[in-house]
Amino acid sequence: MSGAQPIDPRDYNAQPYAGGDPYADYRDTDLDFSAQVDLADRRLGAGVVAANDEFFAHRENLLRPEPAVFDPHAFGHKGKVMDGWETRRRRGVSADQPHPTADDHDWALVRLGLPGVVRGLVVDTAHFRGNHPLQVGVEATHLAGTPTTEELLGAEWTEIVPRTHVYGHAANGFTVEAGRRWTHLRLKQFPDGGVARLRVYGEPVPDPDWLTALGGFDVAALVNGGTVEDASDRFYSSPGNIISPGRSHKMDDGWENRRRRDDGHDWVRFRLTAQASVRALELDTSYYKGNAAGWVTVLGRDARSGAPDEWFEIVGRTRLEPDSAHRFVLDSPVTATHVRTDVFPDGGIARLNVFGSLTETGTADLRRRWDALGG
Ligand SMILES: NC(=O)NC(NC(N)=O)C(=O)[O-]
Repeated sequence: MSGAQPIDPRDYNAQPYAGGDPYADYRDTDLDFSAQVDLADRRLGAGVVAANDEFFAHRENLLRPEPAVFDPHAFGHKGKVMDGWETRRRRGVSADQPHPTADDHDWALVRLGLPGVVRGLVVDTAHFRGNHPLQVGVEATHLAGTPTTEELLGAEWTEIVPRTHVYGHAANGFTVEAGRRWTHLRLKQFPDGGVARLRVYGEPVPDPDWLTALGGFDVAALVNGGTVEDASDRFYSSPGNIISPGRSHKMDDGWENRRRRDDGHDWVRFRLTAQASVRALELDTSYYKGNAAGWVTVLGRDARSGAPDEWFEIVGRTRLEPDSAHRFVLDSPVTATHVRTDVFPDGGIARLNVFGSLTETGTADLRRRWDALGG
């Protein structure tokens, strides 16, 4: 015999729930996407636009930020209450053909919060045991503006995850090779079933036309293509929160590091949208009261200059107040592609905004990237 071994779908089954912690037998993924942004984060504006069926459980659950929950006693008028997107059981066309065909499937259309390059996906079937899909596949498209469901259904779709068997009650992780920018995904489940959560990891690619029209904006913001390149600590919460939309509403909405027990200091390094002329910054310690950063220094670097590795001071070491916003108007604009916040000795930062406008070089770089990643 040659070729691949035939796949036995029973290998992908999860055992029935046996009581106790429902996550005790959950199968996690080995793939690590923690350095990437979830482009399907509802807080960035993502949404599940439509689905062909959601009989047992609503499509919107797919993008809930928290892990899916399971209450073995919760039943509603339609059946078991499930925290995910769950369709009804598919049937064949007649008594002679009671089974669905090989290509029968259900679908959900997902709008990404930002256009971006997708590097990986997690199709999480948490708590779907015996009613998870046999296989899933994912397609992507790029459409300008705000397309209707009909326009999406008529769009040209590119397969980014080929049809693959998935485990029940598991985080099914996939790496994605297609290095293009997308605005929408189509999640397909064959032939039917339930998916608890969909996470879409990648890099935002902001629209240069929009940012050029805005002129001045927050050049560190995630929604404008700012990124966290690295951080000294990710113990309590993600440094990516610092450049997330809106104000922080609780401690874990910001970046909190652990208590430092040496002579060093904590830091976060950001890449701006592109080279920018920076005029003002706001640094907010909201919800950090007994654990706000003590002092901060803000540094800049211009990777497009003759001294691409040289860090220079934008804001000298400044005492920070707990639970407060701090504004810094620069004496004269500085040109930077990167910003670093050094906090002494440790402590939380809720948000950083870096206000400025793209330079000519920055605008050209951004447009080149947009064009290179196709549409
Ligand atoms: N026990 C179930 O979950 N059954 C059914 N699903 C729901 N949600 O009731 C099914 O057919 O998959």
